[in-house]
Amino acid sequence: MISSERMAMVDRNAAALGVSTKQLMESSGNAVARAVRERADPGDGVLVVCGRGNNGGDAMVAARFLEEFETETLLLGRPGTIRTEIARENWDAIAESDLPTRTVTDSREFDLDEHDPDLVVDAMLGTGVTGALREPEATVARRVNAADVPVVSVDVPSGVDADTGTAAGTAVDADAVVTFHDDKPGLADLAADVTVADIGIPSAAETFVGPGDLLALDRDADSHKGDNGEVLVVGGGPYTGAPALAARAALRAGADLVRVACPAPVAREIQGYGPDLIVRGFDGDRLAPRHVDDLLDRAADQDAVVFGPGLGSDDATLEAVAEFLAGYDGRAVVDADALQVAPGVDTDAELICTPHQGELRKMGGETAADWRERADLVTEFASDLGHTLLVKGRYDVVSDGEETRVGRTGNPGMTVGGTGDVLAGVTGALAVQIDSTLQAAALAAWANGRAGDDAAAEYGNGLAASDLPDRIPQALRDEEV
Ligand SMILES: NC(=O)C1=CN([C@@H]2O[C@H](COP(=O)(O)OP(=O)(O)OC[C@H]3O[C@@H](n4cnc5c(N)ncnc54)[C@H](O)[C@@H]3O)[C@@H](O)[C@H]2O)[C@@H](O)CC1
Ligand SMILES: [K+]
Repeated sequence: MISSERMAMVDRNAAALGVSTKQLMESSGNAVARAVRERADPGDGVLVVCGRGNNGGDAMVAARFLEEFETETLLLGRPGTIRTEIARENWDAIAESDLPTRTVTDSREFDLDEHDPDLVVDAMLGTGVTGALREPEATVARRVNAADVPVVSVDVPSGVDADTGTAAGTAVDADAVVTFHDDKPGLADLAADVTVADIGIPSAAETFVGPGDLLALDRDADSHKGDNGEVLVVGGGPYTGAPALAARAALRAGADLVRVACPAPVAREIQGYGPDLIVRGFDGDRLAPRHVDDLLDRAADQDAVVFGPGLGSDDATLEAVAEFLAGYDGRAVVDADALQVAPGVDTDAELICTPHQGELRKMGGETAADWRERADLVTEFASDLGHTLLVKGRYDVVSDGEETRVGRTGNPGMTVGGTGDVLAGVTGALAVQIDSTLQAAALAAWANGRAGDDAAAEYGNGLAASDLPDRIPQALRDEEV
């Protein structure tokens, strides 16, 4: 089962792997033609009704494979208004090939009796539908539904929301649906015969995080209306660079405000790393249980907390971390020494734990040299924990226990100290902008590695963690870094 948002990400990731959307469209159209052949005899009349998006494009490809039928391809709208380049190229190909085509800009021009087809291919709208079908699509859908003719819908019956199965108005009443790559939640309750066609998307497009995963940020940026949230970094004491790196990285990954809570004696030093940070100290030189109530109050106003950078592993500190997590019910990234207490804590919080392999073992998890085996072990352990795990390595493995993704950006120069603190900060910032903790952690791992690759291009193995934060904005864009 795949949502239309995830499908769009996978499509983009496939293109980045070298399998273009136009190639996928060719496979889709071929699959549609196969479904038609199963339901019609050579010489039968086939009417292919295309919209102006890529759903229509799929059916324009199908038309090329259906020359043994009396196939006529109908475009709803003028060719000049076709919305995507690949759909336009496929329209031009059938028009140039002298295959029968017709354009309909007004529903009054659509007379099904005149065509009298034995089968209709419905490719007016696919996953791009928003709201109720407009004209001429709505009238065409009603006339097709009223006629006694079998309908094969491309991807999803036009007008139906592929994620919910609901229609905001009229929708095509399909006999069969040929959907692509994976089943869609909205097709489950349809009366139609649903076929899932393999269109050659490599599994790597789903497993490996890629530029398509950036679409998770687009959508959420809209839904939160520019409010990209506030992050609290709890860290510092024995170390001061770590919380500063995490905080700066969180800012660069798009958090609106980043606060740092640290022991008072190091507060000035941490503030010295950056004027953009809001640093507030608590008494003493280590985090301890007496600070927990105050921290919980502060954390309640935040969208996410990043716990761990530079805190150290004092017994009192670890006890404080455990008490904090037990009382917290928001989102938290848990890193560094704080990780070892996470498995034992009963918490309502949604945790993203970011261990390297040594820290994973300390948490009670297992690891393996082969990344595929490691992915299985991490998935199982995440499921046991009930939290999201981001296990760092040459291949970063991210799992929420159900879904698992792998990030393969990054380079050996990143074994330098502090890159993990940067990753924790980026993860915190993305965890407030993206609903799914799995998606947030996966994108964070990918972007952090990409920033590292960009830094390595300049500094080679001499890269430093402080080279990374300012490279995060570029790493979060769908362009070469
Ligand atoms: N994502 C993928 O991996 C692939 C997608 N493919 C096809 O691409 C389709 C999605 O293509 P598009 O994103 O171009 O979208 P559609 O072709 O579904 O819709 C295109 C346009 O229709 C218009 N529209 C939206 N709601 C409308 C309404 N209520 N009434 C009238 N017009 C409306 C919009 O302007 C929208 O851009 C999929 O359903 C599938 O058929 C395939 O080509 C293969 C690969
Ligand atoms: K359709």
